[in-house]
Amino acid sequence: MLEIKDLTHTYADGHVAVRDVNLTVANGELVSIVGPSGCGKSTLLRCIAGLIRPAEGQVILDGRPADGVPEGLAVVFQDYSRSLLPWLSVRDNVALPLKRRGMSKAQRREAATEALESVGLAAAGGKYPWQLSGGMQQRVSIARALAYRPSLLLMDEPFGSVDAQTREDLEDLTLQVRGGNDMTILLVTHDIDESVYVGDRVVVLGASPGHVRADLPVDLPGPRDQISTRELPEFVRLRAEVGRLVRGVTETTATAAK
Ligand SMILES: Nc1ncnc2c1ncn2[C@@H]1O[C@H](COP(=O)(O)OP(=O)(O)OP(=O)(O)O)[C@@H](O)[C@H]1O
Repeated sequence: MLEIKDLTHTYADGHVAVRDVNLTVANGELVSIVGPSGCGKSTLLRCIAGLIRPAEGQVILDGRPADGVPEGLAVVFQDYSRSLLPWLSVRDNVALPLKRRGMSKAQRREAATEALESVGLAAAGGKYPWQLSGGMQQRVSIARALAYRPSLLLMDEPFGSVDAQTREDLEDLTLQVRGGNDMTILLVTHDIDESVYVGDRVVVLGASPGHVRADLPVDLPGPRDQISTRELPEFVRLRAEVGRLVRGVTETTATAAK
């Protein structure tokens, strides 16, 4: 279980990016995080990833306070162009973090090949990242995270720079891989529909400073489907509710504005 307790982070210039964030995520849960630009989504992820030490509060993983980068963590960022090493082949990029797992060269190669297959890039292992399209590079980043078999996967706008079709494919891929592995996923997105489509819960952050504004369960049947799930009345209701919350409009003010 991931527990975030009373987390506050103030940057060196005195800017309070997030204040008193409390959040509990069960093992195997996929939680979408949405909120207006600058509300502290990335700051929160970076605190959980151990990349920045929060000014106050704690990140607790399976009952133990996290100190530094947690064991079993993988991260996928939006900027795939900077996340892959251009001088390594695609397969070697995917295999690289597995050295930390103490796997032999043959095991690393096999795991990388398998992960590339799962993202539909079995044939691209011998190529270099710069020989692939943006969407393909992002799939390589996801394959690298999956090969690592993380217990916690943090995704920061992972599909932000790919075309709409690839984005849907990657959303489905995320749902598919998390189904087969007991992986806890936190996914930051600007896309409200996406947050509802992939999430077991949607956490809406409010701004100035960042705080948890709402935590909504997503009660949609699985397996989810890009066409039929998005037509369900519950999907339509939730996306409207999340949309209002992100824009800072409450039910009461929305009604009053009519
Ligand atoms: N290194 C830094 N020093 C000072 N302030 C920072 C730093 N990094 C981020 N901030 C500020 O902290 C706030 C939260 O930033 P953060 O990147 O976490 O927000 P976000 O919700 O992820 O934004 P976006 O949706 O635009 O990516 C913003 O006001 C930002 O300007």
